[in-house]
Formats: sequence, C-alpha cells, structure tokens
Amino acid sequence: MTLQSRAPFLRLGTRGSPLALAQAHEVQARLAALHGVDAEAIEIVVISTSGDRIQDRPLSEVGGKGLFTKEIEIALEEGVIDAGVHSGKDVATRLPEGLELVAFLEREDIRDAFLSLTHGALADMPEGARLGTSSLRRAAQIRHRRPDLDIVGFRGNVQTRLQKLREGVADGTLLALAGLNRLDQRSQVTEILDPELFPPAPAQGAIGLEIRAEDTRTRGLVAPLDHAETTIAVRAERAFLRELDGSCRTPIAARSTLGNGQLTIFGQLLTPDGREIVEGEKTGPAGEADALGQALGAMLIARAGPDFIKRFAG
Ligand SMILES: NCc1[nH]cc(CCC(=O)O)c1CC(=O)O
Repeated sequence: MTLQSRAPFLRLGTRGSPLALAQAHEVQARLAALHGVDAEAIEIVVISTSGDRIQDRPLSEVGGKGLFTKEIEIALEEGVIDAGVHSGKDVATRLPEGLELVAFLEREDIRDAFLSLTHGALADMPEGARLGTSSLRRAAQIRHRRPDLDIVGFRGNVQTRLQKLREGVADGTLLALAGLNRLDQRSQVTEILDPELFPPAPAQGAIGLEIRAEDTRTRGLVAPLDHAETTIAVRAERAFLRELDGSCRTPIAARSTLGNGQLTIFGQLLTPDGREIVEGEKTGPAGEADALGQALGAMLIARAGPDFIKRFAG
C-alpha cells in the first residue's frame, strides 16, 4: 500500500505562541467534533506575524494595526489557509477588503489578572513598586488609580513574565485571565481585577474566525461555532473602538453586558499618563450592537473634546 497525502478537510492559520496554539487547537477540536472528522484532517498552519518577530520594543511604538494578524490575513488572501484563528482583541477594526469575521467562540473570562510573587494584591503594592506591562491601556489604568507605582516595560508570554518576576525585573504584572485559563495557568494568578475598576480591552477573551467572504464552503463549516451573545458583545465593542479609530494598543477599554435582549456597553478612554479619563455607557436593543458601540464612541469623543483626544492618541 502506498502512502497517500489526502487534502486536508480545512486549514486553520494561527500564530505560533503557546496561547495562539491553544486557541487553534480548541477550534480544531470543535470543528472535528461538529463535522465528525479526525482532528488531523484539520490542519494547523503556524504563521509568524510582525508582532511575534518584534520582541525588543513595545508594540505601541511600532504603530500600525493588526501586527498579530497581517501575515495570517495574507495567507488567507493567498489561499494558503481557509480560516484565521485570532484573539479578538488583536484584530484591527477594519478588515482588508474581501475578508470577514464569521464567528466568535463563546467568550472566556473578560477580566485582567494581577500576578506577583511578593504582593498578595495590587492594593498591597507599596509606593514605588514596579508593575510590568507594555499595554498602554493597562499602564494608563494603573497610573490613574495608582500614580505612585513605577510602570516598567514588560513583554512576553506567561512563562517569560514569571521568569522576569523571579529575576526581580518587576514586582508584579498584569495579564488577561482568558489567556491564563486557556494555558491552564490560572493557579499563577494572585488577584483577579475588578472589571468595574479595570475594564478590559475591547473583544478581550473572545476567539474570532476570519475567512474569505466568498468562501461559502468554509463559511458553512465554521459559522456553527459562532456564539450569538459573544458576537453581539464583541461587535458592539469593536464598533466602539472603530469609531475612536483605536487599536489593541491605545488606552481604550470596554465592557458589555447582555440581558433580556438589551445590551449595555460601557466605554473608557484615558490619556496615556492616566491623568484624565472619560467614561460613558449606552443601552439599547441587542440587535443594534454596532450602532450602540458607534454611538458610545461618538459620545465619548464629544465628551472628551479635541484637546483630550489629541493627548489620548499619544
Ligand atoms: N496582545 C496579546 C494578547 N492578545 C490576547 C491576549 C489575551 C487573550 C484574550 O484576550 O483572549 C493577549 C495577552 C494578554 O493581554 O494578556
């Protein structure tokens, strides 16, 4: 018998980080179960993105949007893969022509977590303690509440960060709880931050699937993975971010809640130094998620005024 390489049932594109691979494997397992095929028939194609290659500086300095998604989108356009698996919060608010987000899996925990080897809670960090984060949003939120802390640049995956904490590069760090849960690292969490005080990035905790809009076969295969409530919340948060022309790397936070067909979206803008903050909320029918998010963005821009917006943009 000769070995034959059969065409894969579907090809998923993903970054190669441990978190990205965990997300891709989750999508692979769900699709395999849903369609009654072997997991191996769903190929995982690892794609290195600019965000992975640039390790020596904060991504907010690199500028440009979609640093973690661009090369995956090119692979989609070139037909090398059928679907891209992304962290929702890494996806630019405007997609390249011809591409579409067709499904969001049920959202993980939206909250941020504090990790420290020496302090039992963020509030226990003494004046001058060093908090490691390269996220503009987290840095601004911390500066707002705890201007006495020293923010130090901090990148890398969970293991690297824990190593840096052991080496004393910082006394604590902040990470998305969703990622820690997906990597079975929840036990490393010192404190879960209150999302009322530290609202997350738009679309945090949601895995999104992107396809070529004309690819009806893939659409049919992946659309059933969509979790309706997650998509409503994420659409509102992305519309809010789009109106502000923001990315994952601007100090913008959002939190939405759904109940009885009503959607409430709360939004927050901060200046990078954390000194100024503008917040607001909109409630309306869940079916109008995009319009609600957009209206909230417009409301906060008006509330903030041009001077704030200039400093907010960095
Ligand atoms: N840009 C990095 C990134 N993109 C998505 C997540 C977390 C996982 C998620 O939001 O689903 C992270 C790491 C972090 O913020 O701790």
